[in-house]
Amino acid sequence: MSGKLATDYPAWTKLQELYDKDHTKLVLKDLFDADPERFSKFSRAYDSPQNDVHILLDFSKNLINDEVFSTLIQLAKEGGVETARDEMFAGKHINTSEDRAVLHVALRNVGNEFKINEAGADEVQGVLDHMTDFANKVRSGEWKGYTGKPIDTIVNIGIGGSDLGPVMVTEALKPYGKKGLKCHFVSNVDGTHIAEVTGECNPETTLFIVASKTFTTQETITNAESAREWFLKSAGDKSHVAKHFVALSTNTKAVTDFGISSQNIFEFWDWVGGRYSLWSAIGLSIMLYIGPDNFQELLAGAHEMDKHFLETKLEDNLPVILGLLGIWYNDYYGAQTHALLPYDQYMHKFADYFQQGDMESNGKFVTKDGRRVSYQTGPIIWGQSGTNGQHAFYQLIHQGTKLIPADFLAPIETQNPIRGGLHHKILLSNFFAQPEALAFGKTEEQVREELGAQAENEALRKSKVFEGNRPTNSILFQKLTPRTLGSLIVMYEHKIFVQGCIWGINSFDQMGLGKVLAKRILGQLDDSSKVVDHDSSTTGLIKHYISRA
Ligand SMILES: O=P(O)(O)OC[C@H]1O[C@@](O)(CO)[C@@H](O)[C@@H]1O
Repeated sequence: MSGKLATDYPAWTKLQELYDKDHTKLVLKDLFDADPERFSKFSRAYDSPQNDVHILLDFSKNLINDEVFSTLIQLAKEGGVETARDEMFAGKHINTSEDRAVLHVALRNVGNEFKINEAGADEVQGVLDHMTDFANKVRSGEWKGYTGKPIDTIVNIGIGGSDLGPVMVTEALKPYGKKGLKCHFVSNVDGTHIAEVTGECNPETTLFIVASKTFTTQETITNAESAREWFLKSAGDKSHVAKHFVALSTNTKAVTDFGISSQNIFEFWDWVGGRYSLWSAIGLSIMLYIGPDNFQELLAGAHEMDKHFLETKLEDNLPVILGLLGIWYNDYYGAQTHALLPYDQYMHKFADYFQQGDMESNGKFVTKDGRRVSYQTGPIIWGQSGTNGQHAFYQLIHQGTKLIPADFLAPIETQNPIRGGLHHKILLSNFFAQPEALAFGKTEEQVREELGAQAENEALRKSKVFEGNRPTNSILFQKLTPRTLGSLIVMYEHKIFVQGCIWGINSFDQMGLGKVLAKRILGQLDDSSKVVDHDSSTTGLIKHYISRA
């Protein structure tokens, strides 16, 4: 329901009553002891229509009982999740502040299954064809640089959604990457980033992809200008730019003004949010790396999860279940963050990607109709691949004073079954053990038995207790293929949608303030007399810099 406060829903109030009444009784050890069927009751198997993506979501290690779960489902109903979902898929302008549709689902609308009535939606296939034709030319060596050599290096210049998706996917799908084709990503305006990358490139064989929805982002334009300057130092003639620079944008005029020829522009539309754009022309670096066929697989997996979200009843709907459980901890248990812990090294950028995906979507404090919320909205998303996180921050997750709901993800099949699968078995043993330890902990009695005589040392004994009852979701998928990755990403995209809908906020705009102030300060950094209209701290810092620069 556009802009309603979550507190308007009876289920929201009911959940508070359940929390107040029952949360001390929601003890996982007792809940599992009381119900041998708990695992089957609170897990869902997702098998794609083509039967080639298999995801098991085990949410039984959550602090819920039947009544909490059914009330959460009721909250989704009262929060209008199904109506809002149908409106998104139908192209309604649900991004109300910008009066835009939100149609990343149209980018992967395989077989044009969804009838989408929005300008540009019928051009998606044309752009994909253009990308495919270009990718085939580059990958085959037909596309030549200014000295007649094929391209062996691509450099994607972009930031935020014009960087994080391509980075995450090319890392996750490295086994499908073209051998010999190097992929670099430049995002930070810190000159170190472009300098370090171009230092590894040969201007004769490097293709620069300038990725920017608006083509006005200061970091990206600055980096693109520097890349062009670096390139022309070797190439000399500006006519060679056309062989080594392409652009991904909605802003064709700004791109041609920059000097990239119109046939080297891969367009997308304003109804594609930056943080939802990897499926669009922004995914060109992905397609160049893994090839058009695998990119199509990525889209297909995404589409199948779209269908699951659109067609599956709420209590069996993976994005809905994940979204509701997140609200339970975020708004009732006071959890401030949510950890994404993929036990797959190829997914080491997965949490980074959803920092923008989730936090830029739901880091809002007013509803769509401008009312300040009285409850928590978007969580802080963080995480690291397992088992590395275990040696960095799991101590806090296990024995700290904060509640950290966490999603554990792992492939059943590894892409690297070295030593007869020994590494994978060790990895998975940790994937299974950590949620078990978080859920059930270790009692003082168990510690006493372990310590023997040392148990007399009360401080030592107490420090070895693990209270447990820390909630996790376990997500097992068959193998990290393009199609499976597409499905996993979309599962989380729609989780974010579900939460934003219930909180009544606009998950699809982003206002930004700091960068506006930065542009004003940039003009003041050379002369202390220009440093005006700031607080004493900002003034003092800038003047200190100027005095020592
Ligand atoms: O793609 P572009 O227009 O250069 O924007 C880059 C990023 O900047 C933002 O912070 C918006 O300003 C993100 O939403 C966006 O993904």
